[in-house]
Amino acid sequence: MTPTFGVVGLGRMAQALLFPLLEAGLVQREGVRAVVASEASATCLAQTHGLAVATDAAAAWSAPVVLLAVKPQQLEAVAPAAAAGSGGLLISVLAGVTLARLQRLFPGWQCVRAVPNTPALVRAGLTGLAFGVDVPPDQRSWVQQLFAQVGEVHELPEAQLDAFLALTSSGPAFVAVVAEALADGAVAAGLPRLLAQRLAHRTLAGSAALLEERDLHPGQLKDMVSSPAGTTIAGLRQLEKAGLRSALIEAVLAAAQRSRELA
Ligand SMILES: NC(=O)C1=CN([C@@H]2O[C@H](COP(=O)(O)OP(=O)(O)OC[C@H]3O[C@@H](n4cnc5c(N)ncnc54)[C@H](OP(=O)(O)O)[C@@H]3O)[C@@H](O)[C@H]2O)C=CC1
Ligand SMILES: O=C(O)[C@@H]1CCC=N1
Repeated sequence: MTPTFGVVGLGRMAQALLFPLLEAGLVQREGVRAVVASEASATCLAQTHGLAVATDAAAAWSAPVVLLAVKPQQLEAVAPAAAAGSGGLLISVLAGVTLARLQRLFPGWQCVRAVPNTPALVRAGLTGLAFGVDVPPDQRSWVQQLFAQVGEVHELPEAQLDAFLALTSSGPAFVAVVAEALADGAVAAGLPRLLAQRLAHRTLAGSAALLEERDLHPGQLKDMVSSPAGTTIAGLRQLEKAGLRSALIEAVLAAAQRSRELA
């Protein structure tokens, strides 16, 4: 019989994780027991992806492994239904929600706090993991393998997960704003929009690949590109004047603080 895999909340994050896992065969399509809030979402997801998606929570909690991916504000509403199951492994991706709170709300479940990001959808994800003390070693390595399918996995002390989330999970939005603004600049300078967007994305991806593959400090790459009295230093001067570094630092700090508040 196909092992079942429960999913409580099949929104953007759960889909970004589940679809690559289905493609890789780590989770069997016919074993998925997903639960969402609205009939409209359930019907749409079931028809589009050929999955069992219900609005009756009991469907998911009978599985031995459950991925919990509702909004933190929806946690209290979904928790009581877990009592219908007989316990197992609970993998929560809820921002800020601590292992201690999960263990209180889900007695009988061994809890894992995972901090994934949406690039998982294209297997370029990052996941931070912290395990409840009662999760046995074989389950820990299974969870690590699961998330390794969609990118890089880092096991961290739980206290570091809010900072991890601020950089890696909220970070795609920060980077998207940078990409959009760079493209806007190129349009202002005369390039067509679609070309500007493509070039902005490739510039970000190429720069990241160069930093990683050559193990460069970001300052080295900045200096490599900046000729004396050249174009780059003229642009960098504007970035410093506008406080880009400070804005990014404060964005990451604000996201980490918000994650702690959501606990
Ligand atoms: N998006 C991201 O980049 C990241 C998100 N996270 C975390 O992932 C979690 C989900 O976020 P995200 O995917 O963006 O949110 P979405 O709003 O896209 O998805 C939420 C899902 O929960 C379902 N839901 C709501 N209430 C209930 C309920 N009572 N019972 C069952 N299902 C319910 C919704 O169903 P319906 O569609 O019917 O409303 C929907 O499928 C959050 O806790 C967030 O902190 C973590 C890292 C990154
Ligand atoms: O914005 C949020 O709350 C979620 C968690 C991290 C990314 N998105």
